[in-house]
Amino acid sequence: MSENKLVLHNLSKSFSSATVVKDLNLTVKQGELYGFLGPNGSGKTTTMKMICGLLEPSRGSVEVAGFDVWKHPLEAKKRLAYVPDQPLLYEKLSGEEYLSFIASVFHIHQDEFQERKDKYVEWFDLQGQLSQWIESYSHGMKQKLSLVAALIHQPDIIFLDEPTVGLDPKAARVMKNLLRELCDNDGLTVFMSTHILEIAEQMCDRIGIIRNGEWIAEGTMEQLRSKEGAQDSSLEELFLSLTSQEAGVQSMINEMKQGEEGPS
Ligand SMILES: Nc1ncnc2c1ncn2[C@@H]1O[C@H](COP(=O)(O)OP(=O)(O)OP(=O)(O)O)[C@@H](O)[C@H]1O
Repeated sequence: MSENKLVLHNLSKSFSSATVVKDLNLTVKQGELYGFLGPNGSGKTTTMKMICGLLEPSRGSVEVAGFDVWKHPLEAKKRLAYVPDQPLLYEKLSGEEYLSFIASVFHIHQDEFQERKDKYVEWFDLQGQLSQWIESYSHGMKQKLSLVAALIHQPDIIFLDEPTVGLDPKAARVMKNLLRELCDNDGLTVFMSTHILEIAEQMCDRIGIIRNGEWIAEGTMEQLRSKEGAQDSSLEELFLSLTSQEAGVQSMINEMKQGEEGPS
């Protein structure tokens, strides 16, 4: 079994108008929780779609759990799960039917399916709603069902695009705790994009920041801080400083810091 759960080699994507992902290289190991950050339009969703086999790269390659996603798509896709920012579900199925459908696609034994379903459905408080059609679900309920469905086949690596959007504070806390526990205890690998930098700072082992489709920073919080020469900075401050092209944002951050420290 490969210890590297995600390897990107010069991954690139061009649309007719522009190259939006440029030569991304990265290795993520088993059990890591990786935060993938960047300003709006920086190429995060495009990258995730290429990784999950939904958008063909213009150049470069992706390996998931040791399998090239574009040369061995079935082997790679058996080992990954993708939860997009907008849940894509079959609205005319009930939650129960949808989960059974996912279990049948991945040939999961009935006993295992039942055990995992009961566990995750309880975590996310969905017990009372599983018999209802998905079209009647709120956005947050759909997001929770997508997460349960993603975990049902016990993937090696799970890709989450903005996973906390639409979740209430309790569900967001459950998701954070569950992912951390699955990484630490079960060796799950998580690759997650988020704009909520507090969550990334609390949860992630490593963080990568892209701008205009290129890495501008990559590493642990300690490594990012030392690269920027800012030992006390929060991820939000580092992110603003690294991604800002406008002169003045750094001085704004400095002003904010001075304001927090109070008048001398
Ligand atoms: N199918 C497409 N055709 C042309 N350009 C596209 C296409 N899909 C994405 N893009 C462009 O690629 C760039 C990156 O978009 P992407 O959705 O990957 O960014 P993002 O980092 O996920 O943004 P956000 O944080 O706003 O979700 C944008 O400039 C976008 O307009």
